[in-house]
Amino acid sequence: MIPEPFGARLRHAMDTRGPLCVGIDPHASLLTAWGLNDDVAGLEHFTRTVVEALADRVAVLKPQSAFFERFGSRGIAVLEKAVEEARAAGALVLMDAKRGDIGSTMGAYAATYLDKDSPLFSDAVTVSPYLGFGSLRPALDAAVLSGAGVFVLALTSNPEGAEVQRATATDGRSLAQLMLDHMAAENEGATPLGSVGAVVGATLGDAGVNLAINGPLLAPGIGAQGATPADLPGVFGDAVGNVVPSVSRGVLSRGPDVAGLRAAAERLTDEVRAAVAGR
Ligand SMILES: O=c1ccn([C@@H]2O[C@H](COP(=O)(O)O)[C@@H](O)[C@H]2O)c(=O)[nH]1
Repeated sequence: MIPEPFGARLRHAMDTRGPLCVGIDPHASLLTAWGLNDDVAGLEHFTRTVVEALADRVAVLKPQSAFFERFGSRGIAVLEKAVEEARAAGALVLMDAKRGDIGSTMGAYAATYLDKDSPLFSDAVTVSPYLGFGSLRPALDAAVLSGAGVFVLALTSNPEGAEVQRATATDGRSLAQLMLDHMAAENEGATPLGSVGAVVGATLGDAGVNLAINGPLLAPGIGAQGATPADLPGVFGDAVGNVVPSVSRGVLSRGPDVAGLRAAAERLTDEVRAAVAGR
């Protein structure tokens, strides 16, 4: 059976739950602030609390793989369980792993995150195209087969990204625009939304690129990095309806109280909806 494409599943989730993505980033400082030890038991408690609080209400949960990997195989086991439980509760899981390598190795990453039989199978994964967009082909193909999505870094939220991403390619386009144009080609003809998304920081001011990729636009940078929902129309212009704003510390710092986590996510969802409607 052909699986329902990620883009269609995401559009439905955004329309019914609101567009917010909440990141699961178990920083050592957050574990401490929650009264937990910076160990696997603390990681497990933190992650379970976030999933229980939010997986039945936000469109997307985005575990940041690095914070689980730092605990080795026991951290990965916590991550696997979180992915399974979040998906069972109805959230789409976007694994923030930012993988990128030569095509043959990319195939192994695709098998890890985009093969339905993998214990880390996720609804979507973040990848880096800066080894060349074509190096992502194994992930793009695997995602089609499993009904998953791929979010490709375009313009990241950190100020250092510009020296690479705004650099000029051989044909005169910026590297970011070149990558965005590749994404648009992958998504051509998809309805209601393609399954290849772009990562574009909410911190950028005017993005200054053509964001008409017919795919979702993941916008990290709200909260701890200084952007607000009110910034979204200025950054994304006409494409703002396809934006999935992503917040980690801005929500997680309201824990460990489940009601606090839920209230923070709800408030941000309302603010995003108001910003999108008011443009
Ligand atoms: O351009 C990017 C791409 C990814 N991220 C990731 O998003 C979260 C942001 O966390 P906050 O606590 O909301 O700042 C984190 O996992 C980053 O690795 C990003 O910030 N910018």
